[in-house]
Amino acid sequence: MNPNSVLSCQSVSRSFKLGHESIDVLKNISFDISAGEMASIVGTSGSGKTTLLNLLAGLDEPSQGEVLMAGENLANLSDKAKAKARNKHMGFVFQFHHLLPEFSALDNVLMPCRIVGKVSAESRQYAEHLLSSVGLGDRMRHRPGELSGGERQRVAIARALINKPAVVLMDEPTGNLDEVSSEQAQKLIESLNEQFNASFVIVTHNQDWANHIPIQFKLSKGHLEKVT
Ligand SMILES: Nc1ncnc2c1ncn2[C@@H]1O[C@H](COP(=O)(O)OP(=O)(O)OP(=O)(O)O)[C@@H](O)[C@H]1O
Repeated sequence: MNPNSVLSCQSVSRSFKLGHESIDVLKNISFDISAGEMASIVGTSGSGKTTLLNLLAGLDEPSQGEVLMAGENLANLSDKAKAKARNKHMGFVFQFHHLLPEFSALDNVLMPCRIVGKVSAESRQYAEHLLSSVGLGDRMRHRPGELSGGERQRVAIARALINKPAVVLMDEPTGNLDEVSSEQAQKLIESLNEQFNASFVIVTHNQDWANHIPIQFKLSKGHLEKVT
């Protein structure tokens, strides 16, 4: 394994049993993501992208092989330890941002801190810094319903970075946005990758964007191919 690896899949397979039948969705997948790297995963609908992200997040377990988060084999951790490791090392952004409607943008960004304990003045300051970095310095007190779709997605991106994760996993982060907001979000994600030195693994249907991302993987027929 690469010593700089923050996220690693080693010979990972995932099958689902349906009655007597077994569906082999992921077959013998291996890759490493190092600190600060940015990777995209493309693949047709049903190729197993979400299944792979769930394994990387420790939300599901491989049928064979290992997933290592910051060098730790997730299979060796209890559910509680896994949740703790996830909160410490990972951030998540989904197509539908899952912001809490009754809380301000600032409080939504602070939610991962609140889950593990008290919110310090330092965390609050960092959340304000993140919101400014995503261009929402003047929208911190707005609730999700008072923000545009693109702005809500930027709050979700700031929230994913609050615990200074080693890796941010994104599932179709721009899938729900119009072309202009989508391009803005892509540029923003690329600049945050440089600014915060977090690694990003991005599942996207947007081939043009995937072509811009330094590492590109393609999932097809259960296999992961490194395109660039
Ligand atoms: N819990 C499960 N039980 C049985 N089959 C499953 C399960 N989860 C996923 N699958 C199957 O695995 C395949 C891959 O699903 P997955 O959601 O990972 O695809 P995807 O590439 O994310 O698709 P999309 O782009 O449409 O979201 C599908 O054929 C799906 O039916």
